[in-house]
Amino acid sequence: MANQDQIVRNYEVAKERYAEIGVDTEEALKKLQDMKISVHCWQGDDVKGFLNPNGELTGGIMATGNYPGAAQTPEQLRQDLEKAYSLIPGKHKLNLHAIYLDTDEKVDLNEIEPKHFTAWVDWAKEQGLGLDFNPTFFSHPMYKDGFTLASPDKEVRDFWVEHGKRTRKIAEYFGKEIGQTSINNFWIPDGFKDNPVDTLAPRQRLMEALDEIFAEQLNEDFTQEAVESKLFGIGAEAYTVGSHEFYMGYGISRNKLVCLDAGHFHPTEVISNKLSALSLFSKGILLHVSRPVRWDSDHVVIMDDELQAIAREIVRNNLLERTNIGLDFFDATINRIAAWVIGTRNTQKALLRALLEPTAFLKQKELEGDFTTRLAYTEELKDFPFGDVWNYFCVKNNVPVGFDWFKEVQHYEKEILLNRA
Ligand SMILES: C[C@H](O)[C@H](O)[C@@H](O)C(=O)CO
Ligand SMILES: [Mn+2]
Repeated sequence: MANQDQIVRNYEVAKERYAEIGVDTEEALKKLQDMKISVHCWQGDDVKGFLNPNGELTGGIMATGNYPGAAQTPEQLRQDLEKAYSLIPGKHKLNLHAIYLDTDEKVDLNEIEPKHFTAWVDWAKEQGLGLDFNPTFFSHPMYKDGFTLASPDKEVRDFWVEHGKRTRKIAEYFGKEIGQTSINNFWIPDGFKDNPVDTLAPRQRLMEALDEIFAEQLNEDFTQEAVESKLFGIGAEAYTVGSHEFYMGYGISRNKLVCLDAGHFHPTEVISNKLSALSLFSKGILLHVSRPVRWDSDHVVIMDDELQAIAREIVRNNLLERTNIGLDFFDATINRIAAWVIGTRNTQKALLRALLEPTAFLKQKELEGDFTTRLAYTEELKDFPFGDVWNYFCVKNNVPVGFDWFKEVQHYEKEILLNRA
């Protein structure tokens, strides 16, 4: 068990060290406290959901592994999420997919209503969480030949248009009830395995279907939509209708948030490098913080270069107000609660590291052409005691420090997860 007095003493030393280079650690911690991370529900059950949990996961995404204890009911998922949130400092959001409805009624995706999500809202209120949402354009028989909203078949398109419209009403209901804007993120998997001849018509159909879904103006205090691009999926290797260029154009011209998923680009292409440019033109950004390993593999987020670069871009360019930070990974080979905790805490840690830079000073030196100072500072900063500031943040938020969170997960696994049928 970490020694709290020692943590406070270490923090005081770290605070002085940062003050010497003009960084106010208290100010950084205040900012970090207000940063909400949208934790994705689908890590808890390998993207199965409760509409048709025994059906196939389609849409070109894949969860591999068979770690015991996956949540099988909404109650179990909430129980697991509560455990995870209790190990993560601060108050955050939960990101729900439409297939995670909680109802005894037999309803399809084109029939869902706010009433099918009241249990989530009641629980979120009780836990002090915000709620984000996503239509589910996959794992359903109307995902036909790899197509939904861009399908040449009008019946297929109509089904999904209705689904999209209904999710907007549900997100609006979340926003009204909870008092925080609910981000409703549209990711559409449609694409071709092999080279298409007509690359334009599917995009035209997708554009028109989205316009139909978004035709009704909703109060943006309650809900805002985001659109998520992708380079390719399994079975859609040659062509994805909703490419990056498609959604850059769509999002900016339709006043929607543009969602950047870290795994949705060419293997050496990074989203950190896109944020400042996009911020000049888009109304706002949604991030899907993920970790692609050779493909869009959705590994748990670790403290790697790209995670730190994303955090630095947000902080240095003052994009916090206009950036919504969501997570998107699903690893079924490890304890799922540990996955949430590791990914979320790492994202927060990366943000803290970025907040502990003397940004104004560094920008000034750069402007003066003093690149030597810039390099010396950014390199020396790597050895500054940010871990002591992080540990103090955990203590202040009453969550375990260091390995202590992991002991709790191990205990929970033994007592709860391994006893699930
Ligand atoms: C389950 C999510 O909607 C999904 O991961 C999506 O956001 C995505 O990134 C698909 O590759
Ligand atoms: Mn994503």
